[in-house]
Amino acid sequence: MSIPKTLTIAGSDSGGGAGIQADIKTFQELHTFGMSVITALTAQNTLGVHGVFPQSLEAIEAQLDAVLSDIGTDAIKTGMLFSAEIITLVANKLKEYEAKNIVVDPVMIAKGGASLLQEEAVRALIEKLLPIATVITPNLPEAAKLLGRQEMETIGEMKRAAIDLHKMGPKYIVLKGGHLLDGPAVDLLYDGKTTYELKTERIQTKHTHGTGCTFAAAIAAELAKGKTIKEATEVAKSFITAAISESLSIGSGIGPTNHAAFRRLAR
Ligand SMILES: Nc1ncnc2c1ncn2[C@@H]1O[C@H](COP(=O)(O)OP(=O)(O)O)[C@@H](O)[C@H]1O
Ligand SMILES: Cc1ncc(COP(=O)(O)O)c(N)n1
Repeated sequence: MSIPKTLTIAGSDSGGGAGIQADIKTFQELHTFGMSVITALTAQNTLGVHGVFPQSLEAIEAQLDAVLSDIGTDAIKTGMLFSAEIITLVANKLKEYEAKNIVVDPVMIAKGGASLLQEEAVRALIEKLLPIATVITPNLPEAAKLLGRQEMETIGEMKRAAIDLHKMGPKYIVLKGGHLLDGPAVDLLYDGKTTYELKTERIQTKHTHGTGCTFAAAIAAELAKGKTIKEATEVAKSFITAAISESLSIGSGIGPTNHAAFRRLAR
């Protein structure tokens, strides 16, 4: 039996809510075969990031070669990449193996405030990874950082930002509006011509650990199945909305979302 293959290149979250763990759970729920390349270990729980341990370039390269030379992928999601050296290595390998359907979640700062990307690595992200990305999925602070401007606060500002991000090379932009102060949870999809709004009610919960990771992994899973970017982002939005609406009160801080919630909707 053949199955769409998905790969996450990201950091491990020992607490299970974000990073590699969120991605693999999402890949599985969306009926794809999930694989991983771990760029860094984090000692993390719902209270925050207690340690970051980047893996050696040798270890990351060996994982990439092992997966890509034998199994291959139908879609790739990148998350926490931590340093300019890791970004350069990943970008070079994706080019070498002619990887398709590359979803870049430009992870920079964890919800608790810890840095998951070194300041000087932003340039490498812009120069090496954005030009080969099929789609990037920044949140509002990440989009502001990539554009070198102040954080956007309105849908109009988000639309202008999506157009400017598109000029930096990705084929599609999905700009996430989870950080807007109030109103519905609106994300924008921009394909270079048209802007589409993905809109749901804002769910009142503090348990949103890993929402960005889960959303991007869901887009990758749907692209792996051959869905269009519009179809993929619509499924991803339903998936993350279900996961947040049944979010889990696990630990004493910001809890994770429920990756199994979408399964009941899809029945
Ligand atoms: N309280 C919420 N209610 C409904 N959807 C939300 C909520 N918070 C975030 N989302 C959605 O979750 C996804 C991740 O968004 P966001 O929080 O902006 O990303 P990140 O986790 O990268 O900071 C987006 O689709 C966003 O609209
Ligand atoms: C290893 C790792 N990767 C990414 C995030 C971002 O999480 P979020 O999706 O909540 O912004 C995280 N907290 N840890």
